[in-house]
Amino acid sequence: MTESAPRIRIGYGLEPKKVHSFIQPSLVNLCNERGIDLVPIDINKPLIQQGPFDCVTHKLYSEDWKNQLEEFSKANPNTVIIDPPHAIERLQNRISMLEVVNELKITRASEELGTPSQTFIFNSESLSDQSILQGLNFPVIAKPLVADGSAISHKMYIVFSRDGLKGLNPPFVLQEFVNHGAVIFKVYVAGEHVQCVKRRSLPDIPDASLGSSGGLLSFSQVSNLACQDGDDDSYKLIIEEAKMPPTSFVDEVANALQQVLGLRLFNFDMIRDSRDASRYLVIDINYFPGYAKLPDFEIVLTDFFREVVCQKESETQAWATKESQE
Ligand SMILES: Nc1ncnc2c1ncn2[C@@H]1O[C@H](COP(=O)(O)OP(=O)(O)OP(=O)(O)O)[C@@H](O)[C@H]1O
Ligand SMILES: O=P(O)(O)O[C@H]1[C@H](OP(=O)(O)O)[C@@H](OP(=O)(O)O)[C@@H](O)[C@@H](O)[C@@H]1OP(=O)(O)O
Ligand SMILES: [Mg+2]
Ligand SMILES: [Mg+2]
Repeated sequence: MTESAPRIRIGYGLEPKKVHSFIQPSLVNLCNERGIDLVPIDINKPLIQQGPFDCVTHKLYSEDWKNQLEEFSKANPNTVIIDPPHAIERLQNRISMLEVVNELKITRASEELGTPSQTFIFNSESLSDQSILQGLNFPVIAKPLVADGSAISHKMYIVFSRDGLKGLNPPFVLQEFVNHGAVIFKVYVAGEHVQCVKRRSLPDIPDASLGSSGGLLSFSQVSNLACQDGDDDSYKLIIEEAKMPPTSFVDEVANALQQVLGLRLFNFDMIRDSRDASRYLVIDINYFPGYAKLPDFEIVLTDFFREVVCQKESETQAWATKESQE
């Protein structure tokens, strides 16, 4: 970083809990050293009155925020918005989120990619409609349709039998539970950067548990429980011993997803089917996930912010050159 190079201003619009987990002193320090200023956006003041920013990064979902971003973008066409709200919206619905995976063209000889079967239960009448549940094998997971960052959007139930469904209030998504050896692969994408890590997941469900009376078990954000202090050693061992999916496969899926989604900051959760080690299933995609849990996240994110601004500068320059030649 030469003294004369202008500093980059990244405005961030985040909920307080995200500011707390993401804007860590180590990130602020590295950004500072590398000529990047992380500037909080005051969500109680009009965005248009704030800035200037080279880039605005955000994880806010209200209509008012989306309108403000649009207005800001029109007035400041050189500011990069990470990411466009319409593209993020696709991840706020657990049906449309996974439909994306089935649009991908991944042609691999040694791995297969898919999603678990799922269906949307709109109301209690849908539950008595035999055709809706047809083709869905128990156990299943009941997931809230909306994934909007609220605690309620993470609250889920394992349902062991048809009987168990009686204890739930629609609307919700029912997704087939796939045994996968209690380890989940979380693949983090930040622009060009792709990184896969292993985390704790739900344990396999033996056939004998099916049809168990009551038939319902609630849980929330199980992967965040992994390997914390004092955590169960046997879990650590299971995670350590799990084989990673091939890097070339992970990269191919991440790049294809990035293209189709039109997003630069996201992660996806992938499991490996215990019945077929070449079969991988994407079960969840999250916008702007918890990057701070990645090793060296400060380097990943500062590289990303620089990349974004450099890319925009080259585009602007290329455009100006073309204009002057015409
Ligand atoms: N179809 C499935 N088969 C087996 N296990 C699953 C399935 N879907 C979810 N799980 C387990 O439940 C956990 C939570 O599910 P999911 O990732 O959909 O929820 P989430 O609240 O959106 O998670 P996140 O905190 O990553 O946003 C997963 O991490 C995994 O352990
Ligand atoms: O802090 P946030 O609210 O963004 O929480 C996100 C959380 O990151 P955190 O570790 O920073 O809590 C993410 O964890 P990882 O996938 O990285 O494990 C994931 O659970 C997202 O779904 C959460 O987003 P939400 O769906 O709740 O908006
Ligand atoms: Mg998940
Ligand atoms: Mg999620």
